[in-house]
Amino acid sequence: MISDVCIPNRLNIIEEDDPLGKRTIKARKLIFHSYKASLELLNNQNSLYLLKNKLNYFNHNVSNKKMQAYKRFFEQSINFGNGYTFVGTNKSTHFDDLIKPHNCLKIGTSCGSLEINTKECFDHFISLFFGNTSIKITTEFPRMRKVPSFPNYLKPRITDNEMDKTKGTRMFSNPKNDFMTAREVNVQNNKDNQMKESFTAQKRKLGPRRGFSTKFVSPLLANMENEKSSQNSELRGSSQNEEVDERLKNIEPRMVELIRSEIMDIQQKLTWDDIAGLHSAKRAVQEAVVWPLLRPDIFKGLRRPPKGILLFGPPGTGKTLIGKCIASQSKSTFFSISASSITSKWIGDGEKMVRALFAVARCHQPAVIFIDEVDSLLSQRNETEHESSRRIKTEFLVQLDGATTESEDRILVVGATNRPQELDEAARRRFTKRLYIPLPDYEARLDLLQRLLSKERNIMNGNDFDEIARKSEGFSGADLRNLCSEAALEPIRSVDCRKLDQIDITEVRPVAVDDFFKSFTVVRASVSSKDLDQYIEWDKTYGSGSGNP
Ligand SMILES: Nc1ncnc2c1ncn2[C@@H]1O[C@H](COP(=O)(O)OP(=O)(O)OP(=O)(O)O)[C@@H](O)[C@H]1O
Repeated sequence: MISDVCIPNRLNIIEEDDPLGKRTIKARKLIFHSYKASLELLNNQNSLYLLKNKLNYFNHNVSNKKMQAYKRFFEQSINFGNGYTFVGTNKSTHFDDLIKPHNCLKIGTSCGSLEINTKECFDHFISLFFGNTSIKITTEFPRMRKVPSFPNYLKPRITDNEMDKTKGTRMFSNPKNDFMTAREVNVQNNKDNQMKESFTAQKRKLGPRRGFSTKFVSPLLANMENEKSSQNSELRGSSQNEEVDERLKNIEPRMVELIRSEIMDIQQKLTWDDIAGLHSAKRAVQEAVVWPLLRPDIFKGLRRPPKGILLFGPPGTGKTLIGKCIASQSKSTFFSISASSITSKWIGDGEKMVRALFAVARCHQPAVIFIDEVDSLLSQRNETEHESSRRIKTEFLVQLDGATTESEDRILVVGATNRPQELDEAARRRFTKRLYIPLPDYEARLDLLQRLLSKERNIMNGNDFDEIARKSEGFSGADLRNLCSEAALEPIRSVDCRKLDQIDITEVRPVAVDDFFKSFTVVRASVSSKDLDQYIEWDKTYGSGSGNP
């Protein structure tokens, strides 16, 4: 299994020729380990798939410059002096080519692979490949097995027929490998079935999920020890569903993995009551998102929920908070997507990512795709913009429209923006519910202030709260939060800073209304009345009438 022969997680940068120096050894180690892993895994397509993914990540994470340096190692021909040679792949330098130890030929051919059919030959390869170095390489002879059927990515570069014509030996020409007795076949089948069963028994629907603040960690860059322990669970959980799912057949595994990493798991449970005010917006979202996802049997036909919802309004008013609440409450798979996770520097990749996003979402229905700052992804198309960004938008609109989705697909796209006027008109139409998330009114401000202060020792009474709530008119939720943070710092500021390291927390005085008066002098409303007018105007023209906070 991969855990025994896993490929190295890190390779030092190779910037200059370094024959059999540290860097050469490391590059060769990568070649060796992935080659050996692939030999061991030839009978296990699931593991091969994982190995390929890992190598893909590796490809992805290695810059062009480094790639050029690695290329030198792939291009080297290594003559083993025993009739066999490693012929470098001079066309492709993709690491995943390393998992193609097929079409093994003798000297003079250019299959880019090795023929290692005996332990002696394998040991010889190790000694020549690594020279007389002190690097320790485990050289157990890998159990080479015949692949029952090649998945697409493992298709031989030369077909058997072509091979016969060109005098070469065929892959697994060793009759021992070609022929299996009925008993051996039976044993093999049983093993495969057992493996399949163990996968299904421990299959997780979504694989490892991430939290809001957790960064995606490439499996290749993760540390070796961690990886070893997580190998098995990763194997079982990560790619099983997608591999067999028809809907992902034409999607690159790398993209599927990238999209899967955007699936979000809210560790901190949020309820609708945690959002102050915004009653009509919350009701509209619940009606359009949560209830239909919970009871699809009721919400069909005319009651069918919208495919797209737009949350627009000034910054810091709780749009993202509503997104988090949907994730927490709707019991659906929640994808939190930003423009940067979709767009790619590689032309053509962006639209593929969009396609992958919807394909993966379809596999994990019911699903909610939340796109923060959606205007940056779906801004108005114009003549001057780059072709690739136009294509991303077009693909998004097509997917949003449902031209390629089934009518019963339960995928909802929720976009949040504070620049609704910049949205492409075709995108605007597709967000059938456009909900205005306004600044909090007096009640909401009071509620929010009391909540925020409830976590802090304070000596404020109802009148104090009332006064601050009135004084903070025009503040957004985020501004109020800043105001409270600033006020909560005042008691600390009144402490002699020389004693700060010794002082007990109980000696810090509680927050008082005067602290708020001070903080009003440094924290101001972040939204101007001119901006507000624009939102109100846009809401009147295009909004779905949720403007009452
Ligand atoms: N209605 C609200 N109830 C509770 N907290 C709120 C509310 N509005 C804003 N906040 C606070 O303000 C912070 C910022 O809110 P949020 O990120 O949801 O704003 P946003 O509208 O998405 O802003 P932006 O448009 O800049 O992304 C939240 O973490 C929360 O603490």
